[in-house]
Amino acid sequence: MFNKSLGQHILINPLVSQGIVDKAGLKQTDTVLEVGPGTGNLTVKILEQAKKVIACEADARLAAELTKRVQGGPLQHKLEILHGDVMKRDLPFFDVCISNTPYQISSPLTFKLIFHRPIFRCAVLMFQREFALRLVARPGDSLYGRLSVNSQLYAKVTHVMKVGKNNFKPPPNVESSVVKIEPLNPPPPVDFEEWDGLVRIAFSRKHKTLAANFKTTATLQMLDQNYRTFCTANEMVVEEGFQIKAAVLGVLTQLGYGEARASKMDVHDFLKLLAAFNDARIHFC
Ligand SMILES: C[S@@+](CC[C@H](N)C(=O)[O-])C[C@H]1O[C@@H](n2cnc3c(N)ncnc32)[C@H](O)[C@@H]1O
Repeated sequence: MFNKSLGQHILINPLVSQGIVDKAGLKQTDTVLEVGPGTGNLTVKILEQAKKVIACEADARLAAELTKRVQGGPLQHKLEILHGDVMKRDLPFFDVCISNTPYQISSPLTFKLIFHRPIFRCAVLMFQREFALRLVARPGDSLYGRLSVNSQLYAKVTHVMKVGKNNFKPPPNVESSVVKIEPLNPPPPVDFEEWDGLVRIAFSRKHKTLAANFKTTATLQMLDQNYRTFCTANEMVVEEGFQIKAAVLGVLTQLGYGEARASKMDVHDFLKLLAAFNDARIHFC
């Protein structure tokens, strides 16, 4: 009955559904985007507390089931169902996003939301536990990595509650957790591609020092590609990759990262690092 490839694990515990909705702090004026409403267990709870729910469901059969569930009732006029893959469409305007996320799109969905404009108030999302812990990991944690740095650059990310397998039908193979994502407003003025290029290098060999990661030939080529335009555009004309290397290593040394391990790097130090390339554009507190 349920399609595993679409991550169909229906939330059957109403207390968990209510907990998710409560954490979103909904107002009667809110438009809520729900990704993957399924049979609508979470949807009906959101409908009770919001002005409107726009629910995007990939499975036509479940979309029809949900339509039937609210048909003729008082909540019907508040629900709009978009049939299709959420990753293949532009998102509508919304104040809050709520989703018992299909786990196979956890990462692309998170970043689609984080980059969505205008900025929304918050997203309360169910994820596979390990993914959730990677999102909220802090410098020094074993799970701290590119996902943590990039998501925390753009949003406040909080672990809200653990949810065991038995709260779903059919139960998934892994434990789950609910995370709250509150985008920073305004977002940091960072060119994400350039930023992410740097983060990739920093975490390319997690147990080496950050400086060592920047020193390898392969990563220096990446660095050249990533930073030549950036520096040129900001009138720090760099003709040789060597100069870029010198600049990055110089800043790293100043920051004391010669000795530090990459996994201990704090996101604010990354901002300082980027700021050294472009004082005008990057402000940090
Ligand atoms: C984990 S179930 C959650 C169902 C329901 N919200 C609940 O909590 O019981 C994930 C839902 O997302 C839908 N889905 C999977 N991939 C999707 C996609 N790319 N776009 C939209 N919906 C998707 C599935 O069909 C399924 O209904």
